[in-house]
Amino acid sequence: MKTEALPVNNPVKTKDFKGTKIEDRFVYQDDEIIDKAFDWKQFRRLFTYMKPYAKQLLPLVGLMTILGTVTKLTVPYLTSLAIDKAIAPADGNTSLTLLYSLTAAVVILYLVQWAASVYRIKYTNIIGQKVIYDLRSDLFKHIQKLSFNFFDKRPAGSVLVRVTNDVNSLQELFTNGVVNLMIDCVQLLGIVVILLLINWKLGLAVMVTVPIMFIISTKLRQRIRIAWQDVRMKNSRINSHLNESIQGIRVTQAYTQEQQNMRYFDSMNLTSKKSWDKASAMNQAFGPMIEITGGIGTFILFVMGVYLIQSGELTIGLLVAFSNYVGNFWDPINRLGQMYNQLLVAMASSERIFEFIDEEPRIADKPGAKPLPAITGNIQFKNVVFEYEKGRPALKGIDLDVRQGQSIALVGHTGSGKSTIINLLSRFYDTTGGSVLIDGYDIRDITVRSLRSQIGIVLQDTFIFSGTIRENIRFGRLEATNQEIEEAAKAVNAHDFITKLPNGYDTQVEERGNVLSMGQRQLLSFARALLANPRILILDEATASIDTETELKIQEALKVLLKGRTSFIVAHRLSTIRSADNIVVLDHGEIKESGTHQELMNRKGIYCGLVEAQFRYL
Ligand SMILES: Nc1ncnc2c1ncn2[C@@H]1O[C@H](COP(=O)(O)OP(=O)(O)OP(=O)(O)O)[C@@H](O)[C@H]1O
Repeated sequence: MKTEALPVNNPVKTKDFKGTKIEDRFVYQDDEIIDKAFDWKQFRRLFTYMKPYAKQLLPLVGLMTILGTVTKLTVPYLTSLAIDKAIAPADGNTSLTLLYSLTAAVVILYLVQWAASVYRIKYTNIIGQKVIYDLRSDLFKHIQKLSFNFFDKRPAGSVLVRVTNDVNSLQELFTNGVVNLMIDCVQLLGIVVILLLINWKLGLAVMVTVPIMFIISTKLRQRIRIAWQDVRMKNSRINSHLNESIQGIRVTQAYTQEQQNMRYFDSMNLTSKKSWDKASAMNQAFGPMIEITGGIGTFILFVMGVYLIQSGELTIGLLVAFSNYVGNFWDPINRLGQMYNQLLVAMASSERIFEFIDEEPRIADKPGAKPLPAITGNIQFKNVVFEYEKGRPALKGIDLDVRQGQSIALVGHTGSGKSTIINLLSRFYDTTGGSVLIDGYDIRDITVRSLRSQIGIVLQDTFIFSGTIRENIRFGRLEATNQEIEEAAKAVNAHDFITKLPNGYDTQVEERGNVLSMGQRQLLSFARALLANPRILILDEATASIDTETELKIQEALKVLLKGRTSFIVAHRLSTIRSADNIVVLDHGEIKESGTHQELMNRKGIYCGLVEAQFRYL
């Protein structure tokens, strides 16, 4: 097996006015070029998706295929009969009746062929769609279960491409490819048998060109495919840049980087055009090459055919039939070459899809894991060590004892390990050493679902899904009534701003909630968490500064939200955590100080320094 990966981003030889290369700023990861051998194992696995429908639908498709091929291949034979027996028989007795009957038979055969093809297409589409539906939902279900470490390694774009492009490329294989393959094989076999039966010498002579045709069709198409893939890759790079430019338009304009962006876009556009020109030139060469080879076959056919007629071994009618069959011969060979390439693309897509499906979620229930009973909210971290990457500890032996209802604030410089602690508590990752206990249960021994359903999480980057405000709050507890949703919103001071929106709770918000302000998004996520009513609440506080009025609203909302729950607050604005029961100061993955605000201020250590620094910059 050989995989030829394009270098990451072919360098664009443009320098900006400060001498830095523009491509240093933009690096887009390309997909690999597919140049692999056919993989039977993969192929078989892919076809297990067809199994559930095979019994039901494949016999019908097979029947239609055989019917279509037989009728198609009978027509040239009837034509030869019409010439030899009705139009120009050896004894000179022409027969109009026979000619009419044969014509009628040909018309009927065409009708049967048409009907067979209509039904065949219908059934194959049904199979294809069912298979793709199953594959797509398997993939989506699996991706939902995968752990954070999987997404750490992959950009969202590449995950998206697999669910869309790779599945689509299989769709083509399942809807048309497989059946065309069947038709072509049956047709080829039929023609070979007929040619050899009519006249084996002529048959063999004509077939001399078959390997040449097949090689051209397969190899040249392979190069053409790779060239088109290159075009797609260049285009996808343009798309990535376009996407990034649109998303980052505010920053681009603020830093007046439009010219730079345009120059880079131009150079990418030009590269894409060049690769298109190359692929298109190859494409244009393909047709004539196939025609020339076909022409050689036809030449052999007529030279030898005329000779055989003269020597009495062949009739004119049979030569016409022969030429008809040979005409039908090139198409399937040509298509088989195309199919082979399509299969290679599909294999590469399925390999990428199966790579995802085979990825075991690292965080999964142990065999026999029991659900966590309703908790009170006591939490213990016992000598917890954690490494995202081997050899680079993010936490170096954390010991924490939190009693039910306490609020713990985690503070420290950026990268000190605050988010890592809450990632471990929610079991988004498993500890590298030590353990996390909730009400005495090691969280690795209980089911993930029962654990997370009792923990509410409000993240820094509040995620708003596209839909109404109401549905976004309901995300906290799907069975909540409208009244409960409004009560939650009222409790966290979100009700006022929601009712001022054009459609109140039914206002549609775009994906990621762009129409809402940062503070409003926070309040919505508080309402969502309150609705879920968890015993343990994790709050990764937003870093962005919010106006004083909203800040006050958020403070009040927080009080409501935290009441009676064990809570972990990752605090960036130190003013929000003064009333916390315990403030834990982290530094390079270690707890350096802990205590109440007053205790830590008196100690005049790291925390005191952080508070003073924040006040200095206010
Ligand atoms: N997904 C990840 N993969 C690899 N390393 C990571 C990952 N997430 C965090 N780290 C590393 O782990 C360390 C602790 O990060 P963590 O996110 O816990 O810090 P933090 O205190 O929450 O920082 P911030 O205040 O900036 O959010 C950092 O050195 C960081 O680079």
